[in-house]
Amino acid sequence: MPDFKHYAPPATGKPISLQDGKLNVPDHPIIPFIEGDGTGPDIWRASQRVFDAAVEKAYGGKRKIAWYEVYAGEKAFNKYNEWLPEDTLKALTEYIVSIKGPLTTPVGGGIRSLNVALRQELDLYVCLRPVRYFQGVPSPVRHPEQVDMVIFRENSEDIYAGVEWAEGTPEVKKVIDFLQKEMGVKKIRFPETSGIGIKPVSREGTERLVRAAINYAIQHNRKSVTLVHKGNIMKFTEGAFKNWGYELAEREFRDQAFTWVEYDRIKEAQGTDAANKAQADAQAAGKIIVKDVIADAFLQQILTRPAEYDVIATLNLNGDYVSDALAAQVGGIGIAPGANINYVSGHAVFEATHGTAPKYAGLDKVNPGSVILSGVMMLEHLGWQEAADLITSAIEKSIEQKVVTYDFARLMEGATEVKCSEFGDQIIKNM
Ligand SMILES: NC(=O)C1=CN([C@@H]2O[C@H](COP(=O)(O)OP(=O)(O)OC[C@H]3O[C@@H](n4cnc5c(N)ncnc54)[C@H](OP(=O)(O)O)[C@@H]3O)[C@@H](O)[C@H]2O)C=CC1
Ligand SMILES: O=C(O)CCC(=O)C(=O)O
Ligand SMILES: [Mg+2]
Repeated sequence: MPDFKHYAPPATGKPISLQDGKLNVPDHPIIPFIEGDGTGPDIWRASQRVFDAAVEKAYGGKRKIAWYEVYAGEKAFNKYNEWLPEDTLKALTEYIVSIKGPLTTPVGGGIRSLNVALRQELDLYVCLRPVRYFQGVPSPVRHPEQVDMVIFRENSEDIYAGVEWAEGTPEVKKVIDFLQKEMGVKKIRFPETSGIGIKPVSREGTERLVRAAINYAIQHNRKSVTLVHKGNIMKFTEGAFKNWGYELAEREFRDQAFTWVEYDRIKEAQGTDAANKAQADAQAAGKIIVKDVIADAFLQQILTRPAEYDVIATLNLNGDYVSDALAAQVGGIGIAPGANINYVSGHAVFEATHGTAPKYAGLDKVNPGSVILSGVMMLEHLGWQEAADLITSAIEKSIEQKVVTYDFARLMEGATEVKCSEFGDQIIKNM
């Protein structure tokens, strides 16, 4: 066990370990959690009670999570004068699986994102965000039930990595001088008053993300993986992402996938009918269709033809936008779960798609559904499927009963609006 300076793990639990690439989960696993800022504490209180009740009900006391509170964000700063204490990083590393609430990131200055920092520190290269519809949830579209997508958002690169220099600093002047004088760049429109951001996208980063997405599609009997990119404009980053993705699919998944590159090759050689037949045969044989779409077109097609999309593999910033857009389409960010995963080291930090929603902080008001469903993903990851299923069906039932938090209540006819904690109670009652 590492040497913890401020906060030690509970004596009652045992660590999760990784053996031959598989998680070894004891009956009383130590699971670190970060409560989060803003609405985080309200949401966490409701969520933890739901997780404990489901595990108790599913396993009758044989299994129990040994929760280990670790600190980040405002609570860490107030207690230890650090935004992301070393103990927290050690705990998330040592205990492999953890869960967190949202953390504040100031806009345009101050600390960089702690959420991104955690992903970078643990090299959690996949941000996995499944988006499905729960019957009865108010939605702004006519057929929300057609949305059943799983987003694989690259989590370690892109403009999101935070390689940038502020306008007016000596650093940005140095970068602009280098670009203009040594690289012959003439296209910076206002060089004296520009900030500069860098967008790194690598073959390695792309391949591990796309590999994870295709493996997921195979394991979960999905039909397609779509590479979403803006490669027509950003040719060597987003365009390369598309090319590398296709190359990987053809090289590593020859027998399990059929790509649109292959489709084009057949079309060129034998015509459209032959290409269509090859694709239909591949589909009938259960192969995953690997295709691509430009990001702006994707954003309109998820509204008009969502049934055409299944597993999505995309870059970091696109994935951020797409996650919120799809969440809204199935009724909002209040039930949008997620996980940050490194499939090689086994490390996983589960977290909601939404942020701290600061205007609701401390009001016991917001929907805890996103963190609760992130916990469902975590229980599934541990292999505790029975507990996960109890929670999912209890959420379905609560929504069916129209006992919901403000976000759904304001759009649902005949709903009973309950507080964040009461929604947790309702889920527990419905288990
Ligand atoms: N992973 C993380 O920790 C993330 C952190 N953030 C951070 O969170 C802070 C606030 O970001 P902001 O842009 O306001 O985005 P938020 O996602 O926090 O909130 C935007 C809106 O989404 C709705 N919403 C959010 N959470 C819930 C919930 N649990 N239940 C119901 N509705 C919800 C509310 O809508 P309405 O107003 O309609 O009621 C809210 O005003 C920023 O510092 C940002 O950087 C943002 C995203 C992820
Ligand atoms: O880190 C943040 O503050 C924002 C992150 C975010 O929006 C996301 O990961 O979806
Ligand atoms: Mg986001």
